[in-house]
Amino acid sequence: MKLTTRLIDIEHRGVLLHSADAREISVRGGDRVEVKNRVTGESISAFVDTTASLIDPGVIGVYRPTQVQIDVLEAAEVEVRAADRPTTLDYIKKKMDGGRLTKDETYAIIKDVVADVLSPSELTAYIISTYINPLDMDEVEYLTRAMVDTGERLHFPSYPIVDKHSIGGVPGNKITLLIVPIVAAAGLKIPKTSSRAITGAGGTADLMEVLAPVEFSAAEVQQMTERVGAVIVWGGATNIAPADDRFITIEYPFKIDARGQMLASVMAKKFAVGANVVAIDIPVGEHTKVPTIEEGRKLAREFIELGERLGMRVECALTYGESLVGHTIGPRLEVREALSVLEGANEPNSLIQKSLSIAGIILEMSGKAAPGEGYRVAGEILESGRAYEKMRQIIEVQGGDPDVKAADILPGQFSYVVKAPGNGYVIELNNRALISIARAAGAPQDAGAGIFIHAKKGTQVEAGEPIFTVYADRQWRLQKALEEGRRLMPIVVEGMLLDRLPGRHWGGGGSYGE
Ligand SMILES: O=P(O)(O)OC[C@H]1O[C@H](OP(=O)(O)O)[C@H](O)[C@@H]1O
Ligand SMILES: O=c1cc[nH]c(=O)[nH]1
Repeated sequence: MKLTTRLIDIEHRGVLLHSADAREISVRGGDRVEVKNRVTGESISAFVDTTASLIDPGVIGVYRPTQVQIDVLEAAEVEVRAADRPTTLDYIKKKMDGGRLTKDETYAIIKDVVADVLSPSELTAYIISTYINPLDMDEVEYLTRAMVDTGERLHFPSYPIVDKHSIGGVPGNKITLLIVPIVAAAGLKIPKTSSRAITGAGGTADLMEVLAPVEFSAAEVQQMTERVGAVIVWGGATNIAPADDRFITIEYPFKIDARGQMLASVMAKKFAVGANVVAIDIPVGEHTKVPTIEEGRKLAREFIELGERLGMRVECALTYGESLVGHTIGPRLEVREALSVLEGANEPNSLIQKSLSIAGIILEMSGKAAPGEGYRVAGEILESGRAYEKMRQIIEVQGGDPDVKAADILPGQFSYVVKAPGNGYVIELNNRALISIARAAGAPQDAGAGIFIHAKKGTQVEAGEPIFTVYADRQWRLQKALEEGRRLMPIVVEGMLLDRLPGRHWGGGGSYGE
């Protein structure tokens, strides 16, 4: 059917058809059509929306990404017909049914993901199929290579190129903001790409964005790394392993991180930047992605094996994940804490120890420190101020203000202090619940939103002492966070009253919102 274009400024790879035209070519909303530019002869497939009133019969609304792809102008003539269903849907169905994907099938899926051929529900089906029917090691390798080969790669003239990655899952894990400048200050190159939050309330890219822009092309990442030795950027903007961010967008609302997907996501980013020395942080703890040491060891072996298959030296660190790292959760609060350590603060201990341990592993692996000396050398670099100076260079090269101080970075203006309901020890500090509260407060999109924990697990508190403060950039978000807190009860103080269920005529009282 011939239709006349009307350009519509909507960021979605689709077209808008009048319902009568849609009936005529036998498609419904959500189906695909093939749209052919009659001048260039080029065809693309696009998703269909239908309307009975917004456009007239004979007209096709063309959304912006589709306009760019097919290169049409306003009032041009295009040929439209029902499109074939992508064969990759059969491969996804195979995985949903517990089958094993071949290399060709995996590549076909990832090419469709990157070309935006799959709808969000089809993409979700793929992610969930791998969540329920885990990928084996061959499938993970195919996926990793496909993610790398469908994007750009960095090629540095000399080695080593080092990198680190955390599988996440523990709140407050701001260690990259310390490790990257320490390692770069030792003279190593570390082109660090990170994701935004996946299961948490602030991924490293969300944090770094408080200090400087994080969206760069692959070529810019390479140039900046060559200039100052390091960057901390958002992988989703780089076209390095571009499928990764599409997957993370699907995983984020479910707070899931499918194991095979996670292995491929992490290692594809390392492989694509040309890293040959890699340290992986695997936080282990009850409310994290890896609940037991045994599972942590198994995952570590998988990372190491995948590294061997790709020609990278990988070492994994199983780290303490029972409790948050440092005292803060949420972009601005976390950056303030990390920057204060770079400026010379000698606490929080958990943040400093974890960062120095992993930086030390990288220094030892790359020959910058003798075996067993990495932690000490990393500590010297931090204490000497060289890591802080390097962080200033990284912030500057990415276009931020290198003179920013920790004290300048303020949390959200709305806050609420949750106090101990009685005397005792903090015996429970639930990571997942804290993340849910921080997200309800607006993190990571609202950079000032988050939580400051005053009393971590094991701390002795007296009735009325602050346990944590919730911050938000908007009042209604603070209320939402407090409601979430009342529902989830993230902290238990030994001996405290967990709940009161009042009879019809009595109001109840808790420790939130009093
Ligand atoms: O949201 P959750 O699942 O905790 O983890 C995601 C975070 O963990 C990794 O950190 P890094 O890049 O090693 O600093 C990711 O890149 C991301 O920032
Ligand atoms: O980058 C990351 C980190 C954890 N999990 C992922 O899937 N990707």
